[in-house]
Amino acid sequence: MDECKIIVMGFGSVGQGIVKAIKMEKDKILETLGINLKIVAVADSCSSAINPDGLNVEELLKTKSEKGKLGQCPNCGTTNTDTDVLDNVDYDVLMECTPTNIDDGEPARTLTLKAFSQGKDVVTSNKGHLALNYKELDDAAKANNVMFKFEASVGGAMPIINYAKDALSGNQIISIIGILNGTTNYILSRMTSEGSSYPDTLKESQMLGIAETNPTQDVEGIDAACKAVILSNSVLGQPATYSDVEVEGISNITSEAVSLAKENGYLIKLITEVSPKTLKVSPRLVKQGSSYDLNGTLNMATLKTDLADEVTTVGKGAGSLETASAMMTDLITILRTKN
Ligand SMILES: NC(=O)c1ccc[n+]([C@@H]2O[C@H](COP(=O)([O-])OP(=O)(O)OC[C@H]3O[C@@H](n4cnc5c(N)ncnc54)[C@H](O)[C@@H]3O)[C@@H](O)[C@H]2O)c1
Ligand SMILES: N[C@@H](CCO)C(=O)O
Repeated sequence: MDECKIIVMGFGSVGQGIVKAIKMEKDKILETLGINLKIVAVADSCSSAINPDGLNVEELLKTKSEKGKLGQCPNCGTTNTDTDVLDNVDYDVLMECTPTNIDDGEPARTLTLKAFSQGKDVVTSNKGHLALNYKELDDAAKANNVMFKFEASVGGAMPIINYAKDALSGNQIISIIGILNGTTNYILSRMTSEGSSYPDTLKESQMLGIAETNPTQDVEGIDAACKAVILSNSVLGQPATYSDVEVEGISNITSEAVSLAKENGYLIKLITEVSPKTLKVSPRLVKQGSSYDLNGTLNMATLKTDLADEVTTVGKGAGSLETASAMMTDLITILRTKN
């Protein structure tokens, strides 16, 4: 393989981070793996930019910011979107970052299954299709002999899925507990440190590109519940689906409750617990100064193992380039495997 042709599906916070990251890391990948990364198509919800010779990243970002639609890109804009792009463009890897949909997993489910049926590898940051259809997707990837990588779907830049499966592969992972939503951690830590109001901090997290397309998914614990399902299936090897998770979010947490906890040496955090017996997301009191005492978009997870005892991982759980970091790692794993 001397070239890898990439389609980016979804051009919001994460999709824009991906094209920037590819531009930033392209030379290093060419130098170390001898593979030239080429973005041949990028699609948003209503249009796309396509060029088999490779798209210009600056032009994509400028057009999206000034005109709102990739279809307005001079010379390469098209009205093709979604599966039409997959049918009409020659590519090797789909990088899928459309909005998480917890009702039916679409459009990610259809896009992913289509890419598999075309014999293509897929990297995703999406959680909806994984939380609803994990087995179907895993089986389809195996049946088509393609790679399906989703490190970015849990914890953004924080290594967790690959970490558990590679760095801790000599261990059995027994349970995982931690903070797995950056938006709620950002909101709760700003409420604690600055007394900011809940609605103001939620608006800020949307501006920062860390909240979900529908931020209810963050504050009601839905996003963290999807992550619990993904970890249960992929790391614990315990089949689970979204309806198995007990979920409570932070929308009822008042500034008064946050202040009272603080006065008594505690913090309120949205905690996710994953074990063969428990799949649970809920706000809990944690001690100030403990490993849960992390601010901003930071996520953390403690993995309980049979040999290594407890191992804790920490990192930025959300953000445009931060999430792209995890997707780039998955892309490089695919390139190394196929090379
Ligand atoms: N923002 C983060 O920090 C972050 C981190 C990890 C994972 N994620 C996940 O990554 C995905 C993208 O998140 P985001 O923050 O970029 O969302 P976003 O709302 O900023 O962007 C989503 C993009 O997808 C486009 N889209 C919608 N339907 C489409 C379709 N059928 N075909 C092509 N494009 C379509 C939208 O137009 C938009 O450009 C979500 O699934 C989210 O859960 C986000
Ligand atoms: N909205 C998610 C993005 C990362 O999955 C969060 O805040 O954690």
